[in-house]
Order: sequence, then C-alpha cells, then structure tokens
Amino acid sequence: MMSFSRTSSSAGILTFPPATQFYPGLRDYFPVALFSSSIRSMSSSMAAFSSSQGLPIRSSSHIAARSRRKAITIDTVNPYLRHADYAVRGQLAICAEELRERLKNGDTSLPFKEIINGNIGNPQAMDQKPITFFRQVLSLVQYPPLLEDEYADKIFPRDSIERARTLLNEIGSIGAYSHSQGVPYIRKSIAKFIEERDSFPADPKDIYLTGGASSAVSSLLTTICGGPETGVMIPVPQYPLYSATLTIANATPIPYLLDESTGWSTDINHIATVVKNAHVKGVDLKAMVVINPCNPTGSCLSREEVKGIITLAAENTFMIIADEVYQTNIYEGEFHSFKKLLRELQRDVPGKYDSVELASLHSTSKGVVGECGQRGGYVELVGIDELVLEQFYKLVSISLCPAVSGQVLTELMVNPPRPGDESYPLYKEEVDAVYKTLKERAFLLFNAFKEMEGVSCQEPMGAMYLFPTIRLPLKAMKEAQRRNEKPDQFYCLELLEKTGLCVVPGSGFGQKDSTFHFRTTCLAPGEEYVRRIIAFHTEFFKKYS
Ligand SMILES: Cc1ncc(COP(=O)(O)O)c(C=O)c1O
Repeated sequence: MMSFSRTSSSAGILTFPPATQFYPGLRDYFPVALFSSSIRSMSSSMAAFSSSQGLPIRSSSHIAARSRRKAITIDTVNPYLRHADYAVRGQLAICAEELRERLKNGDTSLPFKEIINGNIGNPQAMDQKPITFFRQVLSLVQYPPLLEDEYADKIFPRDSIERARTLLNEIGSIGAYSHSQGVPYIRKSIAKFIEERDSFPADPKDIYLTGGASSAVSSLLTTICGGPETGVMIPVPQYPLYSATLTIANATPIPYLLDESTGWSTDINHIATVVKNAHVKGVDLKAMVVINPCNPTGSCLSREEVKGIITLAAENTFMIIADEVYQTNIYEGEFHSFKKLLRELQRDVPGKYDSVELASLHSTSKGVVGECGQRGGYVELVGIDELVLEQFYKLVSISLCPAVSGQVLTELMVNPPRPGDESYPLYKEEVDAVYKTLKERAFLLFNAFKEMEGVSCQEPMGAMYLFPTIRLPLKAMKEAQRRNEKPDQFYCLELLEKTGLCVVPGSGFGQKDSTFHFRTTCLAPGEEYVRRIIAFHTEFFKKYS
C-alpha cells in the first residue's frame, strides 16, 4: 500500500555551502532542507548517497570502484554545484516521478490514479493552451515554405503571415545564430513595450534577449560574484534559483525577511538593518534580488516599497535585480515596475538616483503566455558601468545567442495583436480566459485554505502560487522527528503518498525559524486538486491532533 518505504536516508548534501560559513546567519532562515534533501528511501540512485562530515559521499568501496573508472566522481565534481539545491525539482518532485512511473506500469496499490504536479509553475503541463497567434507565427517562421503555399491565407490569418514575413526578413533563418544580445528588431519591440508600460523611454541597446529569466539570473550573478566575500541580498522566502545560483558562484546570500503578518510585505527598515549588518560583517554587498510579484508568496510590492528599495540602493550602492516575470499575473492592485519608479525618482529628485544600477527581468514562461518550454525572456540593464557591460556582453556571447525561437516568442509577447488586427479578437478572448482561470484557481485554493484547521494563508495578489502556513499538531511534529524529516517535509510527503499531489515544503524557499509552510501552484484544473488537499488535511489533523 505504501508508495515508497519510509526509511529516511540522507540524500547527501547535509552541509551549508562554503559561503554560508562566511555568513552563518543564513542558517536561521534556510534550515537544512534548503541545502540538503533527505529523501524517503527510494530506488533512485540519489538514495544511495550518504553523509560523512557534511560531504555527500557514496560508500567508500563504491567510490574506490568508481574512481578507478571515472575522472569525475561525486567527490571530484565541482563542490559548489554539489552543494546547490533546488527544491522545486527536489525530493518531492523526484518521489512524484517515481510514483507516476509506477502508475504508468500498472501499479494499482496506490491510493490515487494520477500525480498532480503543484510543485512547479508549468502552465502548459496542466491544461493551459498556447495563444493561437503566437503558435501560428512560430509555425510559419519555423517552416517558411508554408508562406508560399497557395492555401496559406486559408489556414493562417493575414496578420500572422505578415508578422512571420517581417520576422524572417529581420532574422533570416530561425536556424541561424543571432546577435549575442538578441535580434536587433526584437530588442526594438521590447524597448517599445517597456516605453508603453512605463511612460518613459527605453533603449534597445540596454536590452539582452535571454533563454528565459533563469539564464539572465545566471549571467548576472556570474558577472557580479567574485567569491564568498560577495554578498547578494535575497528575500526569505525566495525562489531557489537565487540561492542555488549563488551557491554555484560560491557567493554569499544575505537573507532579508518578508513579513508574513502584513501580507508578506517588504519592510524597508529591516532591509536597511540587513545592509548595515552585512557591512559590519565585512560582506561586499553587491546586489539585492527583488521578486515582484513574488514567488512563492504571491505578494506584490507597493509603490512605496519599490521606491524605498531604490532609495536604499542609491544610498548604499548596490545593484537591484528586479525579477518581474509575473508582471502580468496581478489579481489585486497594480504592478509597479522598478524601471518606471527609478525614472520617476530620477526625474523628481535630480542627481540622487543617477547612478542606480538596475537589471529588470521578464520571461515568456509566465503571465498568460505560459510558454516555459520555449525559453524566451529578456533583461534590461540600466545605470550599469560601460566596462561591466562589456564583460556581461562577453559572457553572453560565450553562449553565442539565446534560442532564436524563444526570441521570436518574446517578440510576440511584447508585441501582440492590437485592436483592429485580424487576430485581435481571438487573442483577447484567449488571454482574458487564461487570466480569469488563473485568478479563479488561486481564489479557489485560498478559500479552501481559509477553512482548514491550523492553516493560514495570505490573500493572493499576484504570481501563480500560494504559500500557506501550517501549524502542525505536536504529535505530527514528533512523528516527523521520529522519521528524521522536517515537519513541513513530512506533511508534504504524506500529502504526496496519500493523494498523489506534489507540492514543495516551505523549507525549500527559506522560512522564519519554527514556522512551516508549503508552496503550491494555482494551476491545477478543476476542483479535484482542492478536494484532495482538503480531504487529506482533515484526515491528517484527525490522526495527529
Ligand atoms: C521568480 C521567478 N524567476 C524566474 C523564473 C524562471 O523562469 P524562466 O522559465 O523564464 O527561466 C521563475 C520560474 O518559476 C520564477 O518563479
């Protein structure tokens, strides 16, 4: 009956990355689970890892046997990579994949018939459909002979044919490398989009197309980080791309806490203290990451919060990395872009904000586009020293160019059909429907959490996740301890085992000491997902209260 054996075996990475030795305060917010993942015993090779003095090792005989054959072993692989952890695709996701495989192979012993992945914001893996216009243009650009077909205009609307012709004219073949910074024509479109959004000019030369926001983050942090002395402020909770990338760069993540009691707000005074403490500890604080709207909390920054952060950056000279990939996933209030408010401050208070360095990220993965598999996105860099930009350009040029199909999709996201265009009515209908569905699903889950014993959740404002707190009964805490699992990890593993729902323990994102959360996406269709959570939670509380 049990889906996988409950013996807890260490998955290896039990130490903090070296950078945290430089900044031990991190342990308070990223307890073991962020940098480690003990998994319930599985057949997976990961389960064979064990721990000795904090280093992930296999049994020594195994190592000896392996090292005779392999130059690169788990002992010699880049230790910073080995220390990095990414909970979104971590233990829970691995276990879920195992269970999915068992279901596929006809295992009828499990108490559910399907796995539902609430662990990752992957809209088209659920039931979200691509935007028709986007895929029409992409098809034509991928296979230009379609444009010559006498039936082309019977299959494709005229504006998608025109757009494909324009793009092919600008790009040449989609199978050719583009400029490393991205296709110039697409950079112009992005600049226009930013101008329309912010009511301030944007310059195509400040824009770099990227393979999703993740590759922009990786390039930025590679450019910024020079070793453990380099500090980068990250929110707690945070999207673990940041902690993982900083670990790989052997830099020091400096946590700043979001305040759950006030809707996960960003307290500027607290951040000012964090900055001061970092300086006292001798950290060379280079940048601050802001995720707005926020993954995992679903909160959105107010104008005052954004301006407060920009002011701190101006006064303390650190770069802002504004992760704005959820800028169109807003359910309450308004999205305030860092670029717009920076330009406002520069206009209103001449001089003070002139040297603020800002990187703003956007992506085709989220919003109502949801094309995460296509790897499109961009970063806009303003206020950056020219010589640093040269280094950044050199870095991105080492990878030649982001996928050109992803660039095309980025062009379509920033330059969609407009009123009066043949494709506009369908485009509008599709984006409105996706937006409405995402919002409805967020509130369906939120309303369920409101009713659940021991659970509290902030009202969703944006993004595509909820991050409820669970106050676990003492008996459940003891059971977690007995199993050598973190309490939130225990709850999530139980949920997976009993229902097939995969969510991520809060420890994967960082959380205040003695608080426990989990993160779920709001993407699952229908009410089944919510029903299963409620039924599980009720049983769990009945059993452990
Ligand atoms: C806050 C945040 N930034 C960046 C990313 C990465 O997105 P992309 O698919 O564009 O690399 C994600 C993905 O979930 C995210 O939540």
